[in-house]
Amino acid sequence: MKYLNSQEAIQIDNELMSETYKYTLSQLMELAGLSSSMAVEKVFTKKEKNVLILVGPGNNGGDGLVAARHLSIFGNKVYIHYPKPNKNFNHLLRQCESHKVLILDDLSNISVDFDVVIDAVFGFSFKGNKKKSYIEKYLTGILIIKGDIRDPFGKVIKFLNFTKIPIASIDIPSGYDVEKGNTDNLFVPALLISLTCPKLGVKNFKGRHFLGGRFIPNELEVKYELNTPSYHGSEQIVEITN
Ligand SMILES: NC(=O)C1=CN([C@@H]2O[C@H](COP(=O)(O)OP(=O)(O)OC[C@H]3O[C@@H](n4cnc5c(N)ncnc54)[C@H](OP(=O)(O)O)[C@@H]3O)[C@@H](O)[C@H]2O)[C@H](O)CC1
Ligand SMILES: [K+]
Repeated sequence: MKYLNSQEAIQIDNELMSETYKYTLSQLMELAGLSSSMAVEKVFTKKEKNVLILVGPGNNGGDGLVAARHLSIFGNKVYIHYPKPNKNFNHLLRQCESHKVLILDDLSNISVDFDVVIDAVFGFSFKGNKKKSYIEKYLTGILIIKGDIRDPFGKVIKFLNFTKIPIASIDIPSGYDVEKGNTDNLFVPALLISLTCPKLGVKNFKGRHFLGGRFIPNELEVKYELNTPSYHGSEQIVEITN
């Protein structure tokens, strides 16, 4: 199976939404979010889980809002922490609200006993500023969260780093270098849902790893030599066991 570099991930995304394949972003996001919610259900089998979803500012966040709706429909108690709402996803937020998803404004005093935290903060467009964090780390000697993570997400990534709650990351653990991986010794999720095809940054990932986003036309699979595992029957996810 191929592991994509960030350029390939962006290119495939663009081709899927081009005149050739004519997908809309909403369709891709819906299938990405559904796959993520199904993988969470498969791995965290407790009924009526308390689920916290950390939602970022881009399409990875959009996946998280879609997953929030599905997980709530599946019977879980779902909360989202959404510190920088994206106006393009107002419809997704409205759907969350109409499906009883609750908003958690502040991560610092959580009174709910969460069974899983879903990391939908950053995906393949994360850009860390390695130099800055290296210098800060050298001068202060304390762990500086990877890269120059612009607020309000610094404390969100810090929460992920220090929480004891099992984490499920959508597409790439947030804060990881998309190609070089966990260069700053960040959290390791219990579950990763790679969309379309895994990224180079998760080549050595050791937790439960599922592939989702069952929307790649065979031509594209051949063109990029993805060589992904086959989905079974009507399944929307397939476990990656390397
Ligand atoms: N075909 C597919 O696989 C699909 C994947 N999807 C999901 O889309 C994401 C990629 O989404 P994108 O919107 O390109 O970007 P991200 O969600 O990864 O990043 C969002 C924004 O985060 C900001 N950012 C980047 N680096 C930093 C940083 N160091 N500190 C703070 N913020 C940062 C940046 O926004 P700015 O406006 O601040 O520049 C990014 O735009 C992919 O991973 C999948 O999850 C789709 O669902 C569809 C199909
Ligand atoms: K993520």
